[in-house]
Amino acid sequence: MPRINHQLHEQSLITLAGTVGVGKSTLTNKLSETLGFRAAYEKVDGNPYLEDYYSDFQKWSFHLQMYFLAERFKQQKFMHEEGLGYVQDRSIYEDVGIFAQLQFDQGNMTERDFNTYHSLFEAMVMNPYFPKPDVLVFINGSFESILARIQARGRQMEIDTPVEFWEDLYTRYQTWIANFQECPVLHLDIDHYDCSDPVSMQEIVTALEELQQTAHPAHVKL
Ligand SMILES: Nc1ncnc2c1ncn2[C@@H]1O[C@H](COP(=O)(O)OP(=O)(O)O)[C@@H](O)[C@H]1O
Ligand SMILES: Nc1ncnc2c1ncn2[C@H]1C[C@H](O)[C@@H](COP(=O)(O)O)O1
Repeated sequence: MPRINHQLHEQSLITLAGTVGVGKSTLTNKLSETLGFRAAYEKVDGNPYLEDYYSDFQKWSFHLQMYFLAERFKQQKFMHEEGLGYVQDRSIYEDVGIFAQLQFDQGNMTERDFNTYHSLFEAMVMNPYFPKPDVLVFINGSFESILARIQARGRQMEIDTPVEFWEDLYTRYQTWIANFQECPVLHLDIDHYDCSDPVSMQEIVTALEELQQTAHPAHVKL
């Protein structure tokens, strides 16, 4: 993917959000190349809890959430210390607002554990010292298309997970993003961009430039 000249400041943090399988890692890769920024991925291989979690949500939800929160916070700290432009694959806000909340609501995390997790998140993230993304890019699409991508990617633990779980996750994302106010949001639909097409990438970059200039947390659809 050719580099595109852009007006984003050189220490920008562009964070990608969206449900499992929607295309965050793929766009993280293309967008970071396009902008000449570094990519910060969410590591799935080597996660010590993920397979256990998918086989027993009740037993492992709290452990997995603590692990993701620690990893995400360390990644955020590293990016801040590096002081470079980054495209980040998933935001820390999704950990608490989507995944931990889902497991608590489904009865897989006790109230005691959820409160402990939540108070740690509040102390670490919801303060003026925690850098917010310049723009959060929310990737969305039809539930059927996203489910097909999960199947095609072929992580067995995800394929074996009941479809009702993915439906619940998908529905939560729609409500969560509608209420998200931490930073400006660019909404992308998977049927309306093509990350191998330089014209499509230019449209995304232009929208990011405009959103970075907005003084309030606007939501813009491309
Ligand atoms: N724009 C796209 N068009 C077609 N397939 C895509 C596109 N983006 C991602 N995919 C495919 O969808 C699957 C999930 O993509 P991935 O980037 O891993 O999603 P996420 O990081 O959101 O879980 C992968 O198999 C990937 O190759
Ligand atoms: N906070 C999380 N809780 C539970 N599961 C999570 C969390 N963050 C990511 N995950 C899972 C979901 C997927 O199975 C993998 C990676 O997500 P992806 O959207 O494919 O990048 O980890």
